[in-house]
Amino acid sequence: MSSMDSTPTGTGIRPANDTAPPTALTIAGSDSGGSAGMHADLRTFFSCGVHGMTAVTAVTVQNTLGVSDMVEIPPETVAAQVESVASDIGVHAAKTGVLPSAACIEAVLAACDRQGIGRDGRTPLVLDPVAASRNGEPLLRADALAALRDEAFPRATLVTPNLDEVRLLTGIEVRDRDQLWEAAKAMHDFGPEYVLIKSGHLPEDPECVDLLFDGREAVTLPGPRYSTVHTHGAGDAFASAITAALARGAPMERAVRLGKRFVSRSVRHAYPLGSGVGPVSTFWRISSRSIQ
Ligand SMILES: Nc1ncnc2c1ncn2[C@@H]1O[C@H](COP(=O)(O)OP(=O)(O)O)[C@@H](O)[C@H]1O
Ligand SMILES: Cc1ncc(COP(=O)(O)OP(=O)(O)O)c(N)n1
Repeated sequence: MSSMDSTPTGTGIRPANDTAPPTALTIAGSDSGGSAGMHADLRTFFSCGVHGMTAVTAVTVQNTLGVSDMVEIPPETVAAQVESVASDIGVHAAKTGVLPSAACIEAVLAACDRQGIGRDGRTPLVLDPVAASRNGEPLLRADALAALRDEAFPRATLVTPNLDEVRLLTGIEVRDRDQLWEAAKAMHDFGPEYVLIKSGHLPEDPECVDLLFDGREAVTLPGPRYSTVHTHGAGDAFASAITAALARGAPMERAVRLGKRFVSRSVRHAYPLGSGVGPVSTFWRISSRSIQ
């Protein structure tokens, strides 16, 4: 798929010296339980050798049983975080997680535009359209979904919906692998450069085969399906591993393949925590090594 090699590499401001790693920014919510959101993103960036930075959008009260409350950060503070790190440190690739309101989305997009992050800038923007927790607790206001679709999607280099988000945004109910293509085409019509449809929510399928689509060609991303309930943070780990690979200069197809390998291993090494759903292990690369 030659057209998939056209992904811009983020430039931002170059690191101050040759020893500085590439940088990646997550614009996302916090998870007090440490499994999902910006916590998963930062661990993934670290595991992938990238300096991680944050623009916090919301604070969730969350544990392995679910989300019981959420406080939104004022949109202007979210935008100020983006501008602060981008103008000083530089961003080689960025990703979004929870963007709780239309006002937040508008402020983030304006800040990204000013900093050259997103579709027409040179820095790739990965948009994970997080709409709800796994238990269905909403992570955005009613007005945010339309703003995501109409304003944010056209500015994204890549969008990474799961099948619940596909249904919310397109009305398409994906029941098996053969329908991923139809979903990808419908999502691509909203304007992003690339679409990645995640297939974790097809429990009857013996494999987890995701689909990358650039508007013309599709690439399937095969992977094993592990028998575990502990998949909290899988979507965040996948999107942030892709973002880290983009920050390191990988073209899109390669970045998504690296991300898929990373998330598959993370699910394989997932661990139980609390009395609910445990996290995927975003630090599987280092967890077997001694710190002594
Ligand atoms: N049980 C599993 N075994 C292996 N990979 C999985 C499993 N569940 C999800 N994945 C993978 O994790 C990534 C996130 O998928 P998904 O669960 O659909 O998204 P989200 O976490 O956003 O709901 C995808 O690459 C998916 O294929
Ligand atoms: C703060 C915060 N951000 C994102 C999520 C959703 O996590 P994700 O990995 O996309 O999906 P699930 O693990 O919830 O299926 C969250 N819960 N909290």
